[in-house]
Amino acid sequence: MIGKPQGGNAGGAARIIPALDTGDLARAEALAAALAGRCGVLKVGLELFCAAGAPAVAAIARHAPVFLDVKLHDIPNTVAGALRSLLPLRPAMVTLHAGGGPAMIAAAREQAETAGADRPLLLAVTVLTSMDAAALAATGIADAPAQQVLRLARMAITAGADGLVCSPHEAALLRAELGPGPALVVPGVRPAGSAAGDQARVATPAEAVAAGADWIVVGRPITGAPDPAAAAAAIAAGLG
Ligand SMILES: O=c1ccn([C@@H]2O[C@H](COP(=O)(O)O)[C@@H](O)[C@H]2O)c(=O)[nH]1
Repeated sequence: MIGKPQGGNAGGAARIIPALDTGDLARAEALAAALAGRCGVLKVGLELFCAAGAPAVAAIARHAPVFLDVKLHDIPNTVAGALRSLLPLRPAMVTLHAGGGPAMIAAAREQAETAGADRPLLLAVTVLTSMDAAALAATGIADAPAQQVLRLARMAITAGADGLVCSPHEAALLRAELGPGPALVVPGVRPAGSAAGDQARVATPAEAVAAGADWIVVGRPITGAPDPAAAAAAIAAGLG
């Protein structure tokens, strides 16, 4: 399993996970080549995976370990089967929605264990970082996002998840409540001056790491920059 980045100057780049959100595999490969060495992990998300599938994971893995952010969410048997299909791609991390419940997460963990010591980290997505309190209320959850994140996080870790995807706003709470063990992977990260876009619960890279993030996920502020490698390097320098 991939280990958490350690502190110190080398820790800055290792904590960064650029999101290669494009449906164009050639563009994703060019970004991966430019960003390898300036990040710890590269994220293949739904846009790239739906467009290019397994070959995209293999191509990006030539540059850095892959975070396969497919957010699995189905009945336990189906999620276990999906994971069985994904394990030969040897992703370093795979996401599943905590809202799928404990039986789904336990089935995923059991399947992941079949890959042995090289298995991926299973990360449970709590409340999407694009959702504010009003969006959460529209799904029937009247609690504040932080309360719902904590509720889902406790359940997911107990059921077998290795870590959590949360916003920077909940990272400190999760660290305080769950301790240093669970991996915290944090999107909704915006360098000062960057547009939030559709993200609702955001903070800067340094704020996210200070709050307890092990890794930060940064997409458009890097991939939309005139020089993505320089943008990633600037974020890393701010974490050093
Ligand atoms: O709650 C979540 C879970 C996953 N994501 C993913 O992270 C990146 C963020 O991209 P930006 O361009 O930096 O907004 C994207 O791939 C999402 O699918 C998330 O944002 N929030």
